[in-house]
Amino acid sequence: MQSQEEKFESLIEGIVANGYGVCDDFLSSEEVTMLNARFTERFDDGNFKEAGIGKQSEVHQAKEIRGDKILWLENGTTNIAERILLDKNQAFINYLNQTCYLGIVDAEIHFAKYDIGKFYRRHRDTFQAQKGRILSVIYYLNNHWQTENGGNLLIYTQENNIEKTISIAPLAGRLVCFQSEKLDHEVSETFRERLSITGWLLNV
Ligand SMILES: O=C(O)CCC(=O)C(=O)O
Ligand SMILES: [Fe+2]
Repeated sequence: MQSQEEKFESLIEGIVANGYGVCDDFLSSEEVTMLNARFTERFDDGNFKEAGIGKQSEVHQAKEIRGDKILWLENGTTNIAERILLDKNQAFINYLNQTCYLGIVDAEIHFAKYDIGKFYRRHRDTFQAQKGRILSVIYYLNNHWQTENGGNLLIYTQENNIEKTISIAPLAGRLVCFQSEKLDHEVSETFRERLSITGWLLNV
């Protein structure tokens, strides 16, 4: 089994070489179970909101672009499951700052739920007023995900000026990290409920 430091290193290697990194089992199955339970609890509280794409007036229009429902996490949460996630994310930030001098000073992180038939069309994470987003991080929580469930993250990269599409399944425990400013990506239509926690590491 890889140590946490080895996991950080493999993510960084990917980011440096290709703009994105993927790490399986970044969260243990126990951590995934706790986070799934917490996710359900918070969803059932009824505070998730349909995600927007910027200005409030565009929520209607946003539905054609993205269909997820989200809830932002609070930095100071004392909930055990949320703390595990935030503390692991902070450990990654500390490692990135120490080894790559990224100057990350904050993070914004939300739960995201895509119901059947939902998607997030091709976009970049630094549109509009999303200032300071250096890296996007996505923690997936979906046990037993099958190819036919769809819902892959598609990342578009350039190789010798030719566009290449990387397809990544939202498997439980997997962390994907990519340069927010550089890479177009999308969530393809999901045919099963799809749960994740998405964050942005900020330098402002
Ligand atoms: O859930 C994913 O795989 C990607 C989500 C995404 O691109 C976003 O929330 O900006
Ligand atoms: Fe995105």
